[in-house]
Amino acid sequence: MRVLVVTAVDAERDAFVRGASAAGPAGTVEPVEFAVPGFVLRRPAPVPEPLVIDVLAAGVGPAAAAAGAATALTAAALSGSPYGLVVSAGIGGGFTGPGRGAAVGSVVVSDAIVAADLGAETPAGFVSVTDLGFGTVEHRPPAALVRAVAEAAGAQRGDVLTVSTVTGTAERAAALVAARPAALAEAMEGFGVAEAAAVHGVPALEIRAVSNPVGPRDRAAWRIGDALQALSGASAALREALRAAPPETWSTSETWSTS
Ligand SMILES: O=C(O)c1cccc(C(=O)CC[C@H]2O[C@@H](n3cnc4c(=O)[nH]cnc43)[C@H](O)[C@@H]2O)c1
Repeated sequence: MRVLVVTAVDAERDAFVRGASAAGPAGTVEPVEFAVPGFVLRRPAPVPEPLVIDVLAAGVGPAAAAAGAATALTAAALSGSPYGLVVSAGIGGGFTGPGRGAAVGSVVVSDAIVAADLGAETPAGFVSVTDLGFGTVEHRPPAALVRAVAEAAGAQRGDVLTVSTVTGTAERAAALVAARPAALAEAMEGFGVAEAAAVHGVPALEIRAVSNPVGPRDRAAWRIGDALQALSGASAALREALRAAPPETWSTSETWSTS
């Protein structure tokens, strides 16, 4: 199986490649690099067939993520070796509060990848593009895959929100949770990656290692090093999970969908 992993920045890509390399038979052998138009991908080497994982740092935000993912997906499809899974991976903010707690340094795997701010403000409040009648705001990964990755990574499962603006107040955090009560993490790329995957008919998953709490802006509270270490662990866990739960075990009644 061939897996495309899309991160925002190089540090996330490198953390993911480190984890994938450590979990493979080759230990810490240098990754192979190869180019697609506009981007360079890294593949932990040597390739332990039949599982191939390519990692791409596409930039920050949903548009950059969609552009990178779509380019890599198209290049692979045209070469006759299409990807069977796309993963949006990186650091993110964790929602905490009564009944929920995505602590800094922990990992969240997406039950749903949600565009949290794609819609319109109206006098009656926010209306999503789905409710406006054009487009989708949610992609759901295969449930069996989500369970397998979360179990292997020791991660929580929940909705991962994609936002174009990092949440910076308690009021905005509360509004997001009110709209999506299953929200556990937010980041800026997942929905873009999932949209590109959907165009290619490929399932998408999001994995976020929590670097900061979602809420009032406090840069001193960021723990990027801890989150990148957790991301490496999640990368190794993805490998394990895909060996334990290959695509043929992703039940047809639970396959990925959009709504
Ligand atoms: O300046 C700030 O206060 C601030 C707070 C959190 C994150 C940022 C970023 O610019 C990070 C963008 C980058 O990292 C991911 N990320 C990490 N934490 C969050 C978050 O709480 N909300 C949204 N995105 C986050 C994101 O996916 C980007 O790739 C700045």
